[in-house]
Order: sequence, then structure tokens, then C-alpha cells
Amino acid sequence: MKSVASKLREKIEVLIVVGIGGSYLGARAAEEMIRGLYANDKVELIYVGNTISSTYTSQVKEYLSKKEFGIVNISKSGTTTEPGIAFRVFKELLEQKVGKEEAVSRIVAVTDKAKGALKTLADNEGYETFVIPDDIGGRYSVLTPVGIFPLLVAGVDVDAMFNGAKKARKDTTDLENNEAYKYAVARYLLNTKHGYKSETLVSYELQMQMFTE
Ligand SMILES: O=P(O)(O)OC[C@H]1O[C@H](O)[C@H](O)[C@@H](O)[C@@H]1O
Repeated sequence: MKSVASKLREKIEVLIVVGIGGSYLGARAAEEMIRGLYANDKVELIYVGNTISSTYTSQVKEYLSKKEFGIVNISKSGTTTEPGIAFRVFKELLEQKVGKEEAVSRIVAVTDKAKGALKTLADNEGYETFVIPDDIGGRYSVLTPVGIFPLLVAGVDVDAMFNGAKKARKDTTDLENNEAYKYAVARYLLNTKHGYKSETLVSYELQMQMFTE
């Protein structure tokens, strides 16, 4: 995955990340938390397929007219409507810009190992493909190719991320010092013993906003 990402990085200024829900939020949350909102890196990530806004889509198309770009299309089922539409739009734009053959070398699919329309399309077109493991749900997929591929193209140090994840796992085995566990216990007690029925998790730190999305 690293070599595919670094080859793509050499060619492009923008990576179009196609995906919605669990197939996009992890990468975006991690990218913004790690790089900040205005990253000083040669490759910019632009997220599409999480809206059907034609205004947004045409703004991104216009922005790309002067940029070298590639696409990663991320969908576990391979059949979700919004990313399906967005992928068609941006694939066509890329093919018009660089030709079909070069477009194939700039498109990557992240999807199920065997089933779904995206898997079939990727096999037919010859796109490089990375697998979303069966037993990992969308919202937990940031440390799979769903999050890691876009982050690699963005130039994020993913080895440091994995080291951090390993350290967090080790540190949290002791429940008394596990912040997530303490939070879960507190909210459970507030709900069941004190009658609080709704909860709002808010971040006023702009680059952490996607974490709570
Ligand atoms: O990865 P996909 O199959 O395209 O699904 C992407 C997302 O689609 C919807 O928004 C679902 O509510 C999410 O749970 C899912 O993560």
C-alpha cells in the first residue's frame, strides 16, 4: 500500500476521496487532527460522495481544472448511492483530462474482498484495490486501508499512528486509567441512575470537529 501511495503522490496535487459515513469520516477526522485544517503538504485531500449537492460537486470540478489529481473510491458494500454518483462524475473528469490509460493508474478502490459493484468495477477496469476486512464495521475502519490509504497519500506518518494505537491499547488495559472506560461508566450511571436521557458530545476545537461527526 505504501508504494502505491507514494507513486500516486509523485503525480498528483489533489486526492479526491470518494466515500460516505464510516467509509470517509475516519480519514477526514484523522487528517484534520494530525495535519490541521490547512495542511502545508504537496497533496491536498478533497472529500466527495458524502453529499449529493450539485453546487459542491461543480465547485470541486472547477477547482480541479488546474490541478493534477487522482481518486480513491472507498465503499465497503460498493453499492452506496452518493459515492457511486460522485465516482462516475470524477472518473469521467479524470479520463477527459489525462486519458483512460493514465486514469487507471491514478484510481484506487478500497472495498470488500469479493463482493459488490465496486469490486467488480475495479477488477474490470484494472484499478489497484485494497480490502476492507469483513469483521470491521465502517465506524471502526480508520486503521484499515479506508483511513490509511488516503492518509499515506496525504503524507501522514502512519507508522507513528500505528505506534500510537499500540501504545493506547497497552495503556488502556488498566481500566482505572482508561479514559474511554471511565466515560462509558459515567454516561451509563447518568442515564440509568440519574435520569439523563440525552447526550451531546461537542468539540470547540475546529480541527477536532470531524471526530464528533
Ligand atoms: O462503505 P459503504 O458500504 O459505501 O457505506 C458507507 C456508509 O453508508 C451509510 O452512510 C451508512 O449509514 C454507514 O454506516 C456506512 O458507513
